Amino acid sequence: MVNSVLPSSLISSSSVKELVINSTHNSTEATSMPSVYVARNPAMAAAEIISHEEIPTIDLSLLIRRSEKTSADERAKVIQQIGEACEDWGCFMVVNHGVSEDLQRKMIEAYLDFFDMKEEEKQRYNSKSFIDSVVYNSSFDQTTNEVLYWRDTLRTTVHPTFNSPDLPQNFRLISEEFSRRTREIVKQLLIAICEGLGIEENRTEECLGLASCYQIISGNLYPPCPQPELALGLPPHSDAGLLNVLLQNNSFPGLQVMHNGNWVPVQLIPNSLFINVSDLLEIFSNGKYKSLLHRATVDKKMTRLSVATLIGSSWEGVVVAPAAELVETEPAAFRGITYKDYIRHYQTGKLNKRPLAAMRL
Ligand SMILES: O=C(O)CCC(=O)C(=O)O
Ligand SMILES: [Fe+2]
Repeated sequence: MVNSVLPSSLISSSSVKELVINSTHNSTEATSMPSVYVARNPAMAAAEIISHEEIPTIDLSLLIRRSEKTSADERAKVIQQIGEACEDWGCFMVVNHGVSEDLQRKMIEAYLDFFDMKEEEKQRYNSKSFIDSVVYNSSFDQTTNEVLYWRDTLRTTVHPTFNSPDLPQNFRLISEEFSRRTREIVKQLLIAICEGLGIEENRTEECLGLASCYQIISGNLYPPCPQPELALGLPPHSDAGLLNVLLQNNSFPGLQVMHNGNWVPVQLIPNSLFINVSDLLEIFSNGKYKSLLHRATVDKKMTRLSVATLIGSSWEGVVVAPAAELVETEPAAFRGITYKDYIRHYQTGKLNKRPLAAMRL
């Protein structure tokens, strides 16, 4: 086997997947990648502490299947667990969440089928705009292009208006169902989180406009990478919305979260979903719950697929600000903003500078 560097002409490939396919067509296995994908300083990467702590796992059955049988004590216990996880970690895993194993599998397969389509077919959806309704692109922030990330992505806006690519054939049906189910989980979680903060259910709707929440789902493909120690699938970032739900294909623990200054790989638990606090929830909770800093790493041999469901407030119907209930006793830590304006700000800022910082008072 001859070692080779992926030729620089391939940097112009429109996707990481195409880059990898083209390099294997050269019948030599690439052992390094174009330098534009070098996202990590090897010395700094070597000095990082990877801490194998366990992220809290919460059984949602009592919250999701809320019935007369659920005692107030039982519900209060789950709400307390969620509040503690949001405060200590900014994230948690959930089990018994109501998205069937079958639907999880179908959603992952539908994305894999999409990424397997011919590049020309996928390129119909290529766009650099964050607010187009169906967007296929690569990396993360192609506008700055100083570093590219080892990820291809298909992002669709699914609520309040549902959008989908036309192909693969069953993508529309599956993603519609998946979006509806995950939206329901997030609504229940947000109601529970607010209850824990002393904010009543009707006020949650009034402040966040959840009935018309803006929801995006994003399939992320991380193909095998010749130099995983130097590349990143996604750089450290926090998400813009309220809560993010992540489903993953469990090939390897590629998602890492920042906790007490260390990177913690998110453990793989069959049938679980990963939930993280995002920027608007940090604003709404007046900084009590911290928007999670996270990143995606890649592997030399394995492909990873994740499906991120990003749920924000209503697009422009509400101004998200620290809840009035919380600023009775403490000063407001953030100014208010609509999701639409926050996304504009988030998109134009540099990814690695946390966009939320500019909202602080
Ligand atoms: O793929 C992952 O694990 C992370 C995805 C993510 O952070 C995102 O889509 O914002
Ligand atoms: Fe993210």
